[in-house]
Amino acid sequence: MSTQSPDSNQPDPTRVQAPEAPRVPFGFLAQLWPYLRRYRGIMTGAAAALILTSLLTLALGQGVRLVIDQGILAESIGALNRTLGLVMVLVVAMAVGTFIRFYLVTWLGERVSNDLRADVFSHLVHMHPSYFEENKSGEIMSRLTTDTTLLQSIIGSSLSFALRNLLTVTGGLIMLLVTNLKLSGVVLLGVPAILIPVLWMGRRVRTLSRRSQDTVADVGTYAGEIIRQIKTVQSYARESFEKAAFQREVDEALNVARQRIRQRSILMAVVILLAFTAIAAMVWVGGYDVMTGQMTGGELAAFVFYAVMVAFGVAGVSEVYGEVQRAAGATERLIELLAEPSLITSPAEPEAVNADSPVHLSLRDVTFSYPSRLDRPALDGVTLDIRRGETVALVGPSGAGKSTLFELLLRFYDPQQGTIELLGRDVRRVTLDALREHMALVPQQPVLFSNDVWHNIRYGRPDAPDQAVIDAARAANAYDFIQDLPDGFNSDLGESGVRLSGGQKQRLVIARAILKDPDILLLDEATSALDAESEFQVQRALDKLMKNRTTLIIAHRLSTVLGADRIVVMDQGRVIAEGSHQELQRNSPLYRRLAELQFGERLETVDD
Ligand SMILES: Nc1ncnc2c1ncn2[C@@H]1O[C@H](COP(=O)(O)OP(=O)(O)OP(=O)(O)O)[C@@H](O)[C@H]1O
Repeated sequence: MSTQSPDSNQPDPTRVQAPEAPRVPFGFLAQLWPYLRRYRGIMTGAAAALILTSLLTLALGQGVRLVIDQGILAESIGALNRTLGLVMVLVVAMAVGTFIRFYLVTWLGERVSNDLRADVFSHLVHMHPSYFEENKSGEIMSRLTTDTTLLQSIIGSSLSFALRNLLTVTGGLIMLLVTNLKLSGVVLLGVPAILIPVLWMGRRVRTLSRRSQDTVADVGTYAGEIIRQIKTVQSYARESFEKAAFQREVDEALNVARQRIRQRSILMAVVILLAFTAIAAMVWVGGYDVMTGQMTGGELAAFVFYAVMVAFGVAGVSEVYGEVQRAAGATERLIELLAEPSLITSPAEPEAVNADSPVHLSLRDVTFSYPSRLDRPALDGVTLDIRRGETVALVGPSGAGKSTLFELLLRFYDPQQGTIELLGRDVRRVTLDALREHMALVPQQPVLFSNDVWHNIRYGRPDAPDQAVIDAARAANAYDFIQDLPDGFNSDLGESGVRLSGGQKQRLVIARAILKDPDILLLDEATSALDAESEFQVQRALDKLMKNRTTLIIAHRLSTVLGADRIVVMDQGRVIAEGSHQELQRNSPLYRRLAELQFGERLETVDD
């Protein structure tokens, strides 16, 4: 057996993610203190009930002594009634105390974990989007659900269980010393013999617990992705492959879990073995003393009562010790996540935009690389002015940086160099809400939430009256198909709008933008093949949406570039040409090639 103390300062290689890990088992409570502090009243009540019930448990030992010495051994029925009556009073008081303690502590656990969950979520919704590229969503979800649930169970039960046991162990030890000094020696030899291996093994359980939680999160991430992409999996007939791959993930999780369970089982067996061996030794010494008249039967009974209490108390602490360690891990991870700052925030002293500025949007020498690909700029020295009311079409080969431009205008990322201005003001100097208030993005892939039509159209303007939503739906040519849905505007669209066709989804998203009524429209034209009728409907909806707005449109159709005031040609993150269709046809070889490839034969018929 190693004698290494669990509190030693040796580095633990499994804890690289949490450099400031608490070294004491209950240290995580300090990190949780801001959350616990709010419920000081409840904690005081719970602590009072906890102390009361522990004291009553200790008093029960004296009750047992009286019942045996004054009642049973004295063969007095009257004394037996009296002493047992006293024991019953103690038991009733204990029941009441237990009710109060359990109620308050469980409620505290629920409140604290809910507060944490809400805080983590509010922190996450403000995080810069690249945070979610660097961190797997399954892992983040696991923090939000598994870790907070773990804390709920720890604060709501295990912690109070551990505290109660610590109190009864301490009180029990004092009572042992008071009752019989010599016998206490036997017990005091036993306690460290139990504690040292328990603490040592608890440390190994903790390490395995952390790994176990990580592997479970991996399993969740894997399953989540496959379920989201189920149609692709099935269309390529990859079910068997995915099943086997998932099985490997599950096996790995199981393997780590098995090691953890084995360690914990050994831990519990060792505790029981050591504890009862110590009790047997004590009963032997005590029995000898009773026989030789050095102590009464009642004293021995009380002594055994306290010793068993101490033994079970120690066992109880060891049982939840691993769990408390897991809670420490969960707390670290949550606190870590909450401490992660968002890289995109509103300025402390925001400035107002210049509403009269003729230039609506302007990019000055903007260079930007995605955090995961710093070596290769997605935008490279882009300078572009977009005047109020202008429609600008962006064209360029795939990967040219067109969508990236949109992401920067919406300030999902900040450029490494150069500035982006909205109405003459650097976007970093206006609040995020004010900036995004001006814009609506209609992405190539329409995004819908699993809720009803009302909710989805209202998303950009939650306070819009019903009539405004209906008008927006009409303007987006969506009204008729919405009316045909089973519950009209109240119809639930299913997750991500699975119950709608591509063209229908697009028109709902256009209705959302119409209702928001932004002065700048960022439009990523759909390339997905819509049938002629759908395309016509979507196009008509878009025409209405673009009217009287500044529009930046990633163009995939000839009609769009022809209808634009200006066409901007991009390639490899640079703006390489600007002008009208005719000018670019003459001056830009890339545009000519793109026009031929992308817009096909239709070009010749329309061009002349
Ligand atoms: N989240 C991301 N992380 C890292 N690199 C990215 C990310 N998004 C895009 N890129 C890279 O940035 C470059 C520009 O991509 P972008 O999506 O802006 O091109 P695009 O012109 O919109 O292309 P497409 O017409 O195919 O949508 C590409 O090389 C792409 O691989």
